[in-house]
Amino acid sequence: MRLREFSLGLRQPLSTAKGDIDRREGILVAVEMGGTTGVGEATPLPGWTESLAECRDVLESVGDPQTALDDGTLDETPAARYAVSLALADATARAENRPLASTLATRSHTSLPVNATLGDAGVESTVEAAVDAVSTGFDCLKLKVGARSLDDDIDRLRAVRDAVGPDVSLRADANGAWDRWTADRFLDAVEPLNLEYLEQPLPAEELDGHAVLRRLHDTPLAIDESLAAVSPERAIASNAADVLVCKPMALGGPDRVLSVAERAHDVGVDVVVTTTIDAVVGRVGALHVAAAVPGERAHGLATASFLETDLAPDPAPVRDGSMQVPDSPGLGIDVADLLD
Ligand SMILES: O=C(O)CCC(=O)c1ccccc1C(=O)O
Ligand SMILES: [Mg+2]
Repeated sequence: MRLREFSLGLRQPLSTAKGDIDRREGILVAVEMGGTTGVGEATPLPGWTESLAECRDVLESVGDPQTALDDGTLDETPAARYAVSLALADATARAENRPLASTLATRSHTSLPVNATLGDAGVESTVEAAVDAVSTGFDCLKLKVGARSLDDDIDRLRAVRDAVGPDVSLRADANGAWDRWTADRFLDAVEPLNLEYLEQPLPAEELDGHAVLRRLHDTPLAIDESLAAVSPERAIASNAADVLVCKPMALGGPDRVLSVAERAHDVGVDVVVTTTIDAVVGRVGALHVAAAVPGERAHGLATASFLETDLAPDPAPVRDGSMQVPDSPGLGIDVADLLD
């Protein structure tokens, strides 16, 4: 297994209730399978995954990648596990001459709607970014909330709804910043704005609190941080959400996301796949995973534009609010572009 470290600056930081993300550092992984190379990416995000140091340590300890995946070596380090499982899946799909998505599901999407990701900012900048996103073709916007006063966030959402009109889908993501009382007040105030959903209003462990909010308000709820904090089985069983936000980097691989999606589907809960602001391999891997998940919701994969530079040309740029799933073998990324 070959490893290559990278460090990518962001064009603009992503401001959230839990602080700014302004650089992404990670490790590119390449595996050989009977003469075919597959690639994967570990871009840890502390708070969501192991640290870069822990990720590096475990990846450097891997001898045979399939063995490491099977014997539990990678179970506590989801970013490392994503990289290894993605590289093996990429190699398998390339060897079979099929796009990765088609090896993950019998029926997969060929194109997926995606949301624009709008970080925390003042009212004017938020409206400007929202109008700009809609003008480039997005019809779903996700706004970060919870980083400023509740009244300011409510003003931001009202101003965006006014500016973009009723046909654009709006999501708000509080990254666990609120308590029950604040979340209640927010949901009361935004009721007329017809949000598609509110994501992770309460801290990750508070599944019962989310379940109560979901019963008391009409706005649908999504959970994100909760899925990494408690087992996905418990998260689904707690009736805490209408939507599960699944990050392959934080859940530990395509197989992990697909198993969560299958359980969710059985109980009528939708899945939205997102990146952790990953480089091209992690991001396009997440796109293939999203393509293999049933459902029609927009995914949180339009994050390439946050990066100043990338590791290779992007085979799936956002066009008109959608991403086309590459139909060449594996991920659809030329490995020669990635490896020295
Ligand atoms: O979902 C999106 O639109 C993009 C991904 C995103 O918001 C995100 C990116 C990095 C870390 C956390 C999150 C999050 O969804 O909370
Ligand atoms: Mg989130």
